[in-house]
Amino acid sequence: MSKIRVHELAKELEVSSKDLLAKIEDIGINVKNHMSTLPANEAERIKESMKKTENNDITKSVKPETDNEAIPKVKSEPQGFKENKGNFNKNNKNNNNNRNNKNKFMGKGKNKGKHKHISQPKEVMPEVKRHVVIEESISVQDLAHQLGKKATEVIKKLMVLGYMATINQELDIETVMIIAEEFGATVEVKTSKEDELFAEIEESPENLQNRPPVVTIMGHVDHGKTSLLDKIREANVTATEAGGITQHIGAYQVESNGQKITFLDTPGHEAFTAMRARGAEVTDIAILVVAADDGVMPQTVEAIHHAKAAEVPIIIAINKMDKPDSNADRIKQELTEYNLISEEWGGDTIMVPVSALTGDGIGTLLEMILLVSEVQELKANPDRNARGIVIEAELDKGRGPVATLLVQSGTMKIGDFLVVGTTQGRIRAMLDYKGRNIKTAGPSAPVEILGLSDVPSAGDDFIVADNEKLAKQVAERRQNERHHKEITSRNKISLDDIFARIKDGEIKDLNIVLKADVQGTIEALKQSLDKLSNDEVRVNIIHAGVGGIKETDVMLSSASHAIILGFNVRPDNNAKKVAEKEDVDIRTYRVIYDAIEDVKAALSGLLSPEIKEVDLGQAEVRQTFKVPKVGTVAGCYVIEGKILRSAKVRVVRDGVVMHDGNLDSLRRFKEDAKEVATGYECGIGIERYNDLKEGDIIEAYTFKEIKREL
Ligand SMILES: Nc1nc2c(ncn2[C@@H]2O[C@H](COP(=O)(O)OP(=O)(O)OP(=O)(O)O)[C@@H](O)[C@H]2O)c(=O)[nH]1
Repeated sequence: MSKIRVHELAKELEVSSKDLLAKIEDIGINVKNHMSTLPANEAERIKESMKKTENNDITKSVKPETDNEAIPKVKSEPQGFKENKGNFNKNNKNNNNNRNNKNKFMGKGKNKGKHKHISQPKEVMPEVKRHVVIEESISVQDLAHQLGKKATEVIKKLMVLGYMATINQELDIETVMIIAEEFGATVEVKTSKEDELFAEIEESPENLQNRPPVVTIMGHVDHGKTSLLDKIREANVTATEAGGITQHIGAYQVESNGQKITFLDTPGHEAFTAMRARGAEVTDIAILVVAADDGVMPQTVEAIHHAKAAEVPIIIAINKMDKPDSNADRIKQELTEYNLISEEWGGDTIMVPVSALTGDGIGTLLEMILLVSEVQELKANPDRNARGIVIEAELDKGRGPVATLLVQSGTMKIGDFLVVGTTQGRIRAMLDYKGRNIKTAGPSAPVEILGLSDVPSAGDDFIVADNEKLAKQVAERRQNERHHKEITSRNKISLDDIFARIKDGEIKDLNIVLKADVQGTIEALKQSLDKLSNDEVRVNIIHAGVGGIKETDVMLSSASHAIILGFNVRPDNNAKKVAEKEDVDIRTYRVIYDAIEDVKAALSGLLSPEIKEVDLGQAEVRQTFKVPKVGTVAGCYVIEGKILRSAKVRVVRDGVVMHDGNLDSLRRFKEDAKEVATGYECGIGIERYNDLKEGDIIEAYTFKEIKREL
């Protein structure tokens, strides 16, 4: 037996949900309401316990009808089990037609809800129990029909409960439960069509076929990502197409040895991680381009960490091998530091020397991609409704919403109804990456489609629905859900609530992105943080790098549910904005000890009241002056918020904190000022700091104590 909802179990045991809930509470099992699910073992425990209770006392007592479970004010009589359904049916065998009797007991007028069937003697319960089947909602009319009542009766009942409804109004499950109980009917909640639609189907192996791998190219600036993508595409354009075809959409397919490979055409780990942050896992293999004349650079390292965080296999393309100063061995050597050991050196990372200029090595690279995809056993069932991910989407003036989709399984056809993210539509036209009209698209195929009612977002999932009604229904429900999620999002991790979430068993890893001004700090921190892992939680540093906190760090944290620890570095404005939007916790420190203590305390639930920094404003240094006896004074322009004379200030250069201290002077036109607001110029002097330079950012901040809630 799998999970069961409380109300389903109540039905099975023929007790009211309310009684069952009380019972469950007695037993000490924690459930919220009648819609809560119970694992099989707990359901069994409850059943056992119910049996015992039944034998012990309930059967001895006269069984009064239960009160309505969902209207607390109604009850005053003792509660107990409902009529046994078996007997009940027996009593009613030849008595299918006496609704009137029932009505008598339901009462009329004002007190209708109150004294319903409480004093109803067993022998005269003449009703066939109605059974209402509902998905996620049902209209008043349909409910009345299922209850064998007039819609007006249902509406009246709703009114008594303080709910004004029209005949076509959709009622939710909770309301239906109440009404059904009022009419003495049972309710069965069927899985919604959406749940069915999105349920992961266990594919039996015989339905699965190999599918092309989906590849993303990453690497440091100028190492040749775009050139490589271009060369690969070029090499695969047949003679007849050459010159005549320009690529159409953000992904393309090539063939090598008769097998297809799909390349996503937005290179870089930024796009890759942005997708992941939205929950979309599209890439099967990451190609990491490293220029042989340049070596492993900061973004190479970022790309490695981004790919590893996503658990995507990496193939190294050592590019620019045509250059005279290229040195593949040096690159291999450098990569060992990141645990990427070339196969020739006894490791398991495939490294292919290539030239995006001459095309040398590209054939081998494609072969290696196919090899890795074979090992990964990438398979999908092409014979089912298509599902996949939005790669990109836009509003085209002439054509309306246009979306590039990657089919991940199934086969998509012209005319299919689709749910895409929170929008929907019907495929009017479908184009392949060369802009040719096609009728079907199978697993791993990138396609452009027309016919959606709105523009979805990159990273949204899509699925083909059987009909328009379902597609619309599901899209609408998802819209509501997304809205709700945005309000109550608790997806992301923060040091503040980590303890509670570990205890709840929600998380087992504390993922950390570490940024610092120098490599030495990173090493020291890594070692200390590693030691904080315990049986319940593992401290996992998924990325560490030198430099200010950037948007990519925030996106990686968002995608990997990580927090960011910064040492002597600050988030730039973009990173701050994204962090706020994505709800990523950024903690910055000046002292290693403080950070370790914070993480330690957070993991043990002992984080003390947080002294939270509050940003006040930022000024940019436009000019500096040496003033005799005073020191360096900066002519500044306030770019955000305001600078207060009383504020603490921090001097930030390229994301790195150069100094942290107090203001010495704040002036407007030679006059001392208490504060200077955005858009104004001012002169700033900083206590015991004379190294101000043009372009520095002076951040003004203050402290505020925030009580923690654990
Ligand atoms: N000699 C040589 N030059 C190359 C090769 N691959 C790329 N280049 C050159 O390197 C420069 C950068 O190449 P891109 O393909 O733009 O590099 P990228 O990684 O896409 O750069 P961004 O988009 O800025 O991140 C260009 O001038 C290319 O012509 C190669 O294999 N050999």
